[in-house]
Amino acid sequence: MEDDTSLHRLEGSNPSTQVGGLIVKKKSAAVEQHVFRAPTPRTSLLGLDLLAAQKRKQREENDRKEGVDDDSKTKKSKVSSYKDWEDGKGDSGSDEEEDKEKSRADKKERKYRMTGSETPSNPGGVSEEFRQKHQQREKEWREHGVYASSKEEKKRDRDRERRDERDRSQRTSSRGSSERGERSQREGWSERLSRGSRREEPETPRHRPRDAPTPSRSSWDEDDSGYASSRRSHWESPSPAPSHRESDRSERSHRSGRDSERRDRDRSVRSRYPDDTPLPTPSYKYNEWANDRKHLGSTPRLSRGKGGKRDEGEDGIMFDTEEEKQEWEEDQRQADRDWYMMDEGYDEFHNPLTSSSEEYVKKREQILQKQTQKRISAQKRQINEDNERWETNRMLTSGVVQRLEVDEDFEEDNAAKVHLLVHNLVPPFLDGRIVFTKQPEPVIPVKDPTSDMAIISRKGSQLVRKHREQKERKKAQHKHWELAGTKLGDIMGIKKTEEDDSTAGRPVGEDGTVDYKAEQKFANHMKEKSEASSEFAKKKTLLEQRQYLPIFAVRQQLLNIIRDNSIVVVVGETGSGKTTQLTQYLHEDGYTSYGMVGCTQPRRVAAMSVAKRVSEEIGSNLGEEVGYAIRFEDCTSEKTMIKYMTDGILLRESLRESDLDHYSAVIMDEAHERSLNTDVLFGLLREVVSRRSDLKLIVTSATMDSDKFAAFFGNVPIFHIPGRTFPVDILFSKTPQEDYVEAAVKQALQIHLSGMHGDILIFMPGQEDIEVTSDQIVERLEDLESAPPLAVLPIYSQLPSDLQAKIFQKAPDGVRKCIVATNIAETSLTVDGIMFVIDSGYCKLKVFNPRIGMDALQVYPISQANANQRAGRAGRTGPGQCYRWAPLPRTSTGLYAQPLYNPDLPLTHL
Ligand SMILES: Nc1ncnc2c1ncn2[C@@H]1O[C@H](COP(=O)(O)OP(=O)(O)OP(=O)(O)O)[C@@H](O)[C@H]1O
Repeated sequence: MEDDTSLHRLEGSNPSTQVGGLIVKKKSAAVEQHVFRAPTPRTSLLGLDLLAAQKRKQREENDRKEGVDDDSKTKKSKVSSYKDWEDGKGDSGSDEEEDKEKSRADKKERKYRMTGSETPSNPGGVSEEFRQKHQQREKEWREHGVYASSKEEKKRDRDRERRDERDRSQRTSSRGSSERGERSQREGWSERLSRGSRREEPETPRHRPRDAPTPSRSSWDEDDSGYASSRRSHWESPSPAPSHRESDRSERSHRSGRDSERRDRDRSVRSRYPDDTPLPTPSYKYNEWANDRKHLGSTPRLSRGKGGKRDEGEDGIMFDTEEEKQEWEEDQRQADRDWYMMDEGYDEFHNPLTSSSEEYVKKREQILQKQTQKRISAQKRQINEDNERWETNRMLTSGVVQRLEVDEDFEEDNAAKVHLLVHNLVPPFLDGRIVFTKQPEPVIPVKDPTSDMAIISRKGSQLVRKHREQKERKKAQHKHWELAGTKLGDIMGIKKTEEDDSTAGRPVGEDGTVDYKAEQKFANHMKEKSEASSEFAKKKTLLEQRQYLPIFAVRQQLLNIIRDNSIVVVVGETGSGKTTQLTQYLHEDGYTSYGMVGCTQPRRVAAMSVAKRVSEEIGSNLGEEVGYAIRFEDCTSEKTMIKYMTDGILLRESLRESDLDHYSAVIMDEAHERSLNTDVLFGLLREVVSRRSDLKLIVTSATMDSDKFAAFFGNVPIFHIPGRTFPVDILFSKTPQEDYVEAAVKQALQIHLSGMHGDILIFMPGQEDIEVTSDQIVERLEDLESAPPLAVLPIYSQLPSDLQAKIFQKAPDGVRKCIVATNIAETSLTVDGIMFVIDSGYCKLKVFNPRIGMDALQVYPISQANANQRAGRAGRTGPGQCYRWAPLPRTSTGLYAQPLYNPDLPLTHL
């Protein structure tokens, strides 16, 4: 601590007496002025510094001497270079005197590049002295007939040079170092090796029998000896290393400064590295022994040999014969081709790996495989397998792939698999859906639903309701008091009476079952000839009756217009003879000679009755020339020329015969009723007429509806039948009747009791109304004393045919017929003797009710057309009267709100 001068001690602190205390450092060295000091010289462990100092001293002395000798010599650069260092190092060798002389020569004739030096661009050459000697020797050989190639000569020269060098090295006393001895030994050893290998080599294809070495042989030797080294130099030597041969050769060539430098450098390097293996450069190989230039990286070109040969040959190469020259040129071309093809890739001739044996290749591959396998550890391999398994599981689970294993048995799978494509088509009514119409409310076929008649039609008849209640009460009382079958009846011994057999009296078929169709047949009940009841029918013959009709006056005109047109609309008043006379006119005009004349009727009763009437007029039996076809009954034969039928029957026949080939003319009677079948037939027949020009279509309609039909069929002509047979007086009540049944009963009794001649026809909406009306008329007549007899005849569609046929039978004398009918007797029906028509003004229409999803019959007010048709049932065989419960037509109040018939099409659920 005391010696430390950098510490500043506080005053009063004595280090000898005190231990510790505050210590203040003096000012740092950075604050003080810095003084540069010369670095202490480091001594070399190997004593190189001493050697360098000695060298430096020597050089200075030499410079001093040279400076004295030659002042004009340029001063050497103070900056020491690598060359200087080399020179210095070279000077430090044992042959100082020789180096001095060489360096002096360098100074005198300094050349950086000699023309004869070998570089990649310059093949180099030999000295001028050697070349002269060589030329002289070759000249002598040629004169003595001895051949030697330039290459062989070169080789000899080289061998000679080597021997000379060995001798020289042996002679040189200053060079007695062990390094030189080793080097000479190595050279000799390599030479012996070279000679030995030459002796053991097989002969090349170009080997010649004579002992003289051939160029090919020499080149073989050179090439073989330098092949491996060339490959090594290619891949391992980044820069061409100098070879000792070159240095040796350059030693014999002109002693330039550069060669001396190179030689010194080589010598020093060789002294360090005992390996004396020649390291060829590309240029060296190329110039000296490179026949196989494809292994070289040097630029290929024709060797022009040494400089001395350039004078003798064009290319500097001497050839014995022309064949050799060509062979040599071919080799050169092949070498050039190989060189240029070098970048094209390897083939079987230019593959460097072809020389390697298969065993070596396999071993090498095994080693590489082991190396690659070793890189993946067992843990890593297991992780890879787990990942692959997880990916497979994910792919299978997600459905991206179905399976990973490929089944190779494709043919068996294809044979066993059958693909079935099934269309699961379920109709709407089977798949649970309920499809209703888009119209929630039923169609009301009334123009004004708030009219009086519309309201009354909804209320119904009070008399009918009362009658119904009484009837049910009586039936219940009868059942209540019926003791048969009860315990009390059994005690009292009352036996149950046998119920009337409903099938009793009904026809039984061949199989023992009841033939219900027999009830519906009119033929048996209409066989009897109708008796005339009216004065018109009694006094006139049938022919006169026909001629009395209004249609008879326009007969020829009608036939003409029918002949000229395929479709004709005929309009006429009721009773004018359209239904009964048109068919006969067509028959008489010859239309029935190539087909039947058909006539459709909206009702079965009308078809049957009209057919019977026409058959009587023609004078034949029903079902022969004139027949009819209705549901459950076909009263036609092969002779039938005039056929009456319902529209449903014709529609059915049109399905069987689309062109209606059996018909020559078709009359659609009462087309204005617009039943469902009639509307469908309109479309069908229009198509049939367009296909058949010989078919005549006649449509009869009410007056007000004719224009629509004519337009529908294409503006066909409308033929009007003027006049009517007998007048009909239409009588209206002053006030609307609340109960149309009660009013009809009263009116019928009034007519009957008034004593006027003629039968009565009452139109009621339905069966119940008809029954109540009939019952009320009978009851009330029974209550009256000495009342004239009255035959009440109901008729409706469900009534048996025999009962229906009774309306056409003549009532006994003095008995008035009172027919109570629905609208089935509204059209085309002629009951002889009907003079009074009582129209209730209501009818039942079948209207689709979407609430219940089906059709239902409801009471509605009739239209004007219905009323006209009903009124037309009177006045056929004499003047008539029609009673209506409403005053004059008041469309505003709803009476006869519908000008025409209500078409069934919009009211029906199709
Ligand atoms: N069964 C019959 N008994 C007596 N005369 C009849 C009979 N059938 C028809 N007639 C007479 O033939 C005439 C024509 O009747 P038809 O049925 O052809 O007339 P229509 O023009 O068809 O009337 P609608 O349009 O009402 O059917 C009747 O007016 C009547 O005089």
